[in-house]
Amino acid sequence: MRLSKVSFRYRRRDPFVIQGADAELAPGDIVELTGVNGAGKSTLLRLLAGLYRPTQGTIGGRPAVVGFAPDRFPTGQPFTVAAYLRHVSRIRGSRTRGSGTRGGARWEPWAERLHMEHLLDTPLGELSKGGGHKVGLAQALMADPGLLIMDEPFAGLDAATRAVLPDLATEVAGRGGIVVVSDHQGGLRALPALRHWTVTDGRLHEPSSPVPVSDELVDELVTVAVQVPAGELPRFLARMRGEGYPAREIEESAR
Ligand SMILES: Nc1ncnc2c1ncn2[C@@H]1O[C@H](COP(=O)(O)OP(=O)(O)OP(=O)(O)O)[C@@H](O)[C@H]1O
Repeated sequence: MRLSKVSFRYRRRDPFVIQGADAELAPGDIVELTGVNGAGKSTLLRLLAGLYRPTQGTIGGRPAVVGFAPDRFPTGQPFTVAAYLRHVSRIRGSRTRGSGTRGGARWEPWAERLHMEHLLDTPLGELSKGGGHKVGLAQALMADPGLLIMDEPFAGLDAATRAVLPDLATEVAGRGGIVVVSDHQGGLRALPALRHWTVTDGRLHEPSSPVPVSDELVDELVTVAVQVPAGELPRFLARMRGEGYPAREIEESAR
């Protein structure tokens, strides 16, 4: 897949958000995309996915099946998680060559690997940020994508699911797919052949060594104490953990 002099702006007369991006992606590549807030990462990912068309330049050789996990999963649809995934699996399955399944791609294994079984009966509109991310990841992965794009997938995810993402990326790449992930937390840094892209002032660069995960970009951690009625505690803790916060009850003697 090749980007040739790709520039993009949202409206005529707006400044260009992406300017003259040149890059090549080969089967098996895993790319980490960094850049400060507003640098253009989400815009570049949407261009790669084919959701936006370049204002100038071209993107060629995009794999036929694209999985896109957005930074905010659109939760306005009137489905439960399970009903939504069933619906997507029917659409995906009919498009996926050799999926080996009649009537749809398999979504259940992804629900299990992404630790989302407890969410299956939840309406999309009631999901936490982390829950929405999981649905976004499941629908992106279930089609066996040749190009997998994930926009800040680690944000808001619980630790167990965060730990699975490098394996998922490696599996897609191992089947000859291309994986591009915007991530300012360095969640894929343990992968040996990880490529690093960074966007600065709309320009795409590929530094030879990764941009350090800077203190400026990673939120400082603070500890807060919250009082809730005892009967609500399990639900409260589950909700906080679902959003990726390491929440726990403080013992009486420590209060
Ligand atoms: N739909 C849109 N219409 C007009 N301008 C937009 C739109 N989406 C993004 N922009 C602008 O494009 C620029 C790049 O935004 P983008 O979301 O791609 O950056 P980002 O690097 O992903 O930021 P963040 O890390 O905050 O998500 C910003 O100035 C943003 O305000």
